[in-house]
Amino acid sequence: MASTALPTPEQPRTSAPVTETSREAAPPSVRAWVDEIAALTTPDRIVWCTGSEDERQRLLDEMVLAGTLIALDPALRPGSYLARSDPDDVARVEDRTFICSRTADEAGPTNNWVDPEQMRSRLRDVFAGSMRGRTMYVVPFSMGPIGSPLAKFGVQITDSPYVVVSMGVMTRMGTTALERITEAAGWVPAVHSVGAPLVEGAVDVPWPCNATKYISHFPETREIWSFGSAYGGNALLAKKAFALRIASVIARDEGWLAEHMLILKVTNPRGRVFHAVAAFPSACGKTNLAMLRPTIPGWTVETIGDDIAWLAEDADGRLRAINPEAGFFGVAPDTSRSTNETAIETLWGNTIFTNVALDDNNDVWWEGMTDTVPDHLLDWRGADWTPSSSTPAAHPNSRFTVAAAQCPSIADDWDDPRGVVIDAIIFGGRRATNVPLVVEARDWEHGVYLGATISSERTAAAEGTLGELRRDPFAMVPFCGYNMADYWAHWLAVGESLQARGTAPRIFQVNWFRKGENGRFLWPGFGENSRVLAWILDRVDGTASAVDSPLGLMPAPGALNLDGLSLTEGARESLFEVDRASWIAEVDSTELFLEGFGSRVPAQLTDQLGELRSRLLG
Ligand SMILES: Nc1nc2c(ncn2[C@@H]2O[C@H](COP(=O)(O)OP(=O)(O)OP(=O)(O)O)[C@@H](O)[C@H]2O)c(=O)[nH]1
Ligand SMILES: O=C([O-])CC(=O)C(=O)O
Ligand SMILES: [Mn+2]
Repeated sequence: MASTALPTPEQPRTSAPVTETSREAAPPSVRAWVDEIAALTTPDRIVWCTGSEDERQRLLDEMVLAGTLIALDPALRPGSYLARSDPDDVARVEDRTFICSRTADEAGPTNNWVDPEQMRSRLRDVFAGSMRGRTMYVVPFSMGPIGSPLAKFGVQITDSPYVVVSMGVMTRMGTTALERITEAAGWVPAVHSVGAPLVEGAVDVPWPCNATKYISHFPETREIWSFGSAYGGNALLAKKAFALRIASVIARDEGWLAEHMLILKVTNPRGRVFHAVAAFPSACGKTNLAMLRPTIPGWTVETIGDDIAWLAEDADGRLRAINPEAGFFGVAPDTSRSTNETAIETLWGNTIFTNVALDDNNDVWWEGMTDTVPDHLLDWRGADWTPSSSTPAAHPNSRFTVAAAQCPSIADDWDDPRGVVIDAIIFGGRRATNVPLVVEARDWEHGVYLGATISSERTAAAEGTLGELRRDPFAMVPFCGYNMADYWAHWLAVGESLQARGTAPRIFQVNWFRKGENGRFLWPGFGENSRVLAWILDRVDGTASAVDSPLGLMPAPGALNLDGLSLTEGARESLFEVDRASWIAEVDSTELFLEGFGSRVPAQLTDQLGELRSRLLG
């Protein structure tokens, strides 16, 4: 692979030099698009990223010089860095995220819709000259193992080196991807600018961004345009923007599924291997479940993906999943040896941390990382912090970016181009009340109803009021690129095909977050969630018994392994309690929610709602 010489700051800023080696590998449509975006955004230089180690190290070194990154002590955490974002650029901005389909109806009531022509003209205005004084990086990438029938290509243009380096961790990035992009295979164009042009003589800031933000998606032309933010899902466009919002539309058209799901591999004490996917809203436990260390003997859990799954029926009619990503962009706070030892071990080095605290040894710290709190830190803003400070040391949405291959529990088939056969689908959310620890859906339609009616308390992963209950069907509300009711219909259609072949995975709902009267979690969670996984997979295996309830099938007495677990008095009962009055209220509110989608709601879901109501009344 050719390694590209990045222009040094001494090079002339006016001639827009281009690194020809990589450009030559690009198909004409990619070159023409890069030229067009360069003409619009007028960067000083263009760099085609190769994905080489050399290139990565040079970008890291440049960012250290620019103050964007702080190098951590290499003896404590080799190859690792801390980035402090602008204090106003710390999470996904859902109210500035737009789905610009032809009509508002196609985007549906859960998306912000703007007429595509109107958005294009706004974007032309803000992107005009937006890269002045900066380098424009061309970042080709593959989502999914290169060569997998399920993989897709994209090219991101960005003026943020932080984004380039992060994309290098999160995707298969560089020349190897570019060389495989063909006009026939297609590729998704994604334009990103921090929106902070440097006029002559201006001094740059460590984290350039803009108060005005646009995270825009054009589903029909499969385009992404992101302006004003360098943070996570706003800026790493391969992730939520491509692999979920645009991919969900492609998946609808091509008959597969693009989901906000972790993928794990579980081996039971008898040696049978299962694969499961689970959809939980942002900051509700996907990364933790994907890296779970079982507390019950004989069970092994391995990691395949922690955030996104692409699922498609194979030639034998089985549902297979790939993890389209190559890294983890995980929540730091509360990650500790006792909650997620696997993550702690993954983060030994080669990690970029964003918005965590810096300790006096030049290493990172966040709330919940250790039992003892350091006496002194620099908080995520870089200000002195002591245990008596009134604000958290790490931002609640602070994150780590690290290669999946570095995870000690990564499964040997994690990057199998064929994907893995899925045995169980799990839906969950963060619910202090009502939702039991685990229920099994009666059938696929009931499972789709469970997914469609997820509600969850808001977390710090997106701007908004923490703790407020919101509907988040399939954990996809922020990520579905089209009308959510049509998405449900798509899930029903996929299920019909699988059911006809007898290969449909079973569907379950879980809730780790139910609280007792004292306001404490009833369930210890984390590694103990292996007990719930064991029941789920024993159900798939045909060896666990269940009892009927109005909400679905629940573990029969004794079927959920609670050996050696000291739950508080009455917790077992409370975890599975079905309070009929509050459930009837929940059904009423679900009915209103479904009505918001009008006549597009599939009849199967309104039927499910009716059946649930009569079971509750019966
Ligand atoms: N009580 C409890 N908390 C949990 C459990 N699993 C995860 N959490 C906490 O929930 C928060 C988010 O967990 P993650 O696993 O990072 O969530 P995620 O779904 O991967 O989040 P995104 O990466 O934003 O999509 C962390 O603070 C975890 O410590 C659990 O089983 N019980
Ligand atoms: O996209 C992001 O910024 C982080 C993330 O994984 C999520 O919010 O689900
Ligand atoms: Mn995660």
